[in-house]
Amino acid sequence: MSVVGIIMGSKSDWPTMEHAAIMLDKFGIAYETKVVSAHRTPQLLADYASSAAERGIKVIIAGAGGAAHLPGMAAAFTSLPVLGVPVKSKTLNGVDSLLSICQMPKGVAVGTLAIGDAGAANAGLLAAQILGCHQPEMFAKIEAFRKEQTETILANPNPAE
Ligand SMILES: Nc1c(C(=O)O)ncn1[C@@H]1O[C@H](COP(=O)(O)O)[C@@H](O)[C@H]1O
Repeated sequence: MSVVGIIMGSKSDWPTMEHAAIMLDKFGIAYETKVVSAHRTPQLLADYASSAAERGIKVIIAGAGGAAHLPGMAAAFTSLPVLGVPVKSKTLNGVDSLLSICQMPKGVAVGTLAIGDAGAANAGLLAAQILGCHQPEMFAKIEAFRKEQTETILANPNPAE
């Protein structure tokens, strides 16, 4: 059963949002992926976000570009944690997406990640960390991932090599 929902405003966001899925795969976390748009499919978004908790979803990762209202609107329809990924837009390099996602009004929260692939990967990581708060096995996997990352860097700290 999926515990993370990865949604995005358009199929064109997948090359970015795929990085969230890749990170969840690393931790063996079951997720679902879906194109849902606050602008283009508003009723689908309302239905998706308002039913997510009862379907067993624990965290929603929402990526969108430009006028990126998807994460905020998803958060408006559910009390689950929503992680917002600003997709890099062609015209404004994702600064528009970033500002659209992070400037939420007090009382409705979206955890905003960085623009683009790294932000999507970190959304997957943060989702794993949220789940890990209540799952000792997941917590241990995250600790092992971080340890390995540190050791890889320390094993070859010379940038010219
Ligand atoms: N920002 C949103 C929303 C939304 O926020 O609901 N729906 C689609 N979009 C964004 O429009 C961009 C261009 O979409 P197309 O490539 O389909 O034209 C995408 O980055 C998408 O996330």
